Amino acid sequence: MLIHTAEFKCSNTRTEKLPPPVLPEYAFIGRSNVGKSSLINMLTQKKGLAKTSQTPGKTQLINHFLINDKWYIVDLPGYGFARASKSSRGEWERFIKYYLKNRESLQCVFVLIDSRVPPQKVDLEFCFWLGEHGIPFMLVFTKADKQSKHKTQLTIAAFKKALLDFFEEVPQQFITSSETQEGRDEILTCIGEINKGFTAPVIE
Ligand SMILES: Nc1nc2c(ncn2[C@@H]2O[C@H](COP(=O)(O)OP(=O)(O)OP(=O)(O)O)[C@@H](O)[C@H]2O)c(=O)[nH]1
Repeated sequence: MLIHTAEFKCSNTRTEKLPPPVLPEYAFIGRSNVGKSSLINMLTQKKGLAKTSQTPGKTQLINHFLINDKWYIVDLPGYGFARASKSSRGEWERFIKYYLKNRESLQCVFVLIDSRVPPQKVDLEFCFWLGEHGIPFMLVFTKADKQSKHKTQLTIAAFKKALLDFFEEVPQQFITSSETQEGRDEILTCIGEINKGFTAPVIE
C-alpha cells in the first residue's frame, strides 16, 4: 500500500471525544521506549508525525493519525514505565482498556516488543488480556537493526513459547526497524488487506 497522506487528527484523554468510528483503525502500543513513535513515522514516512523522545512514558494520550483519508493509525500511551505513580497507572488501565474493549472500528492492535529483550511479564500479561477479551492483535518486534537476525529469532521463539502457555496458536508477527524500514511493506500490506473487509459500524 502506498501512503499518500498522513495527518495528525486529534489527541484525546477521554474516549467520548474520539472521532466517529466510521473508518478502520489500528492501534499501536507497547512498553515505553519500545520505538512506537519511530515506527509510526517510518510507516507513514513522515519524520515528525508521532513524536519521538528519549524520555520514556511521555505520551499519555490517544492520538489519531488519518492515513490516505481512509483509515487511522492510533498511537496509544506506552505501558510499564517504572516512574509512573500507581494512580496514574490505574488511570491508564481504565482509559486504554475501555478504548480497546469498546472501540467498534478497531481492527487490530499491533503490540510492539523490543526484539532485544527476553519475554517481559508486562508484555505477556497485556497479550493475555487482549486474548481474554477477544481483541485481535499481532506482534511487532522492533529495533531489529540493533542485533543479528539470529538473536531476533531467538527472542521471537521465546516470546511465542511463553504465549503458547495461554493461546493455542500465536498471532502473526512482524520484524521491524525504523532505521532500515524493515517490516514496513509487510505491515502496510496486512493493513490494506484488513481494510478491504471493513464495513463501518452503524452509529445510533
Ligand atoms: N536503532 C534503532 N533505534 C530505534 C528504533 N526505533 C526507535 N529507536 C530509538 O529508540 C528510542 C525510543 O524511540 P521512540 O520511537 O521515541 O519510542 P516510543 O515507544 O515512542 O517511546 P514513548 O514515548 O516512551 O512511548 C529513540 O532514541 C529512537 O531513536 C529502531 O528501529 N532502530
